[in-house]
Amino acid sequence: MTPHPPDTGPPPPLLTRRNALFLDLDGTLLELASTPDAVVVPQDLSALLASLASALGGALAIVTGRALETVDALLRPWTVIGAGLHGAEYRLPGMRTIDRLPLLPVRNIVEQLRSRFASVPGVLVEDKEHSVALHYRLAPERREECESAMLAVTCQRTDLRLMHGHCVIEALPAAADKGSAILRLLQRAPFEFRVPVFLGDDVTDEEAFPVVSGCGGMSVRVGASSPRATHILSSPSDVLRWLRASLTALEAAYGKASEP
Ligand SMILES: O=P(O)(O)OC[C@H]1O[C@H](O[C@H]2O[C@H](CO)[C@@H](O)[C@H](O)[C@H]2O)[C@H](O)[C@@H](O)[C@@H]1O
Repeated sequence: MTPHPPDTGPPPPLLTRRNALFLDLDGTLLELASTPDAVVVPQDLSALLASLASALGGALAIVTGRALETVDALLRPWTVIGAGLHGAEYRLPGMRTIDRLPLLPVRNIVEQLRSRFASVPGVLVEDKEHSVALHYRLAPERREECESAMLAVTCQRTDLRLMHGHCVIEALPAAADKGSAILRLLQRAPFEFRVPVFLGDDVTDEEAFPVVSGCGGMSVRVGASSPRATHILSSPSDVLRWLRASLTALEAAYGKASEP
């Protein structure tokens, strides 16, 4: 599929049973909020994802920068399948446990950043145990300061890489990226042999778009347009509308599925 120039990408067609669906969380399924803990989860989201997963024969995964345990808590009672920490951890289909890339110590970085920004209102250090995010959404004027501080505390760490996101700079395992995470999931049932569809809104998602397009799939940028994406949806509300419409179409075509 040919990527479209900015602002001209079409909305994606509705899902079919040939698709494997990969969804980013923040900014894609959830509206961005002032802090990571302040997100509001739509009331029907957990049930919608569970029904869609069933309709797709289980081929639905969340691919997120959050830790999977955090996503479980947000999307309860649905138990998430997919990749967390930008691909540093996985819960594979049929498993309850979470597999992680070799553990990288980030406590020292967390402590240095907390001490550096202790008296700076609006800057927040998110400790994700295997990665660290430094948020400045509530103090956008601190962006450069945050970037320099993160660079200073990670410059010796070749096992980590820095990633800029929405009002955040993150240090994450160098080996983790969402494109590889999607490829890994695509090698396993029930994802294998399906056409991938990935929805995301951020820099880390941009990395995965060419991977998905390269597999003949659809890459859907949420919010701002992207020359790397094949399709566009304008907001998380639009995403939810599209997911609900896809579920209705799947159930009309194939009947209501039982749990995968
Ligand atoms: O890959 P994602 O699911 O999009 O996760 C990316 C990061 O999302 C979270 O931060 C972002 O959302 C917050 C809540 O809306 C917002 O306050 C923040 O400014 C955004 O950057 C999360 O806290 C990070 O750990 C994720 O990596």
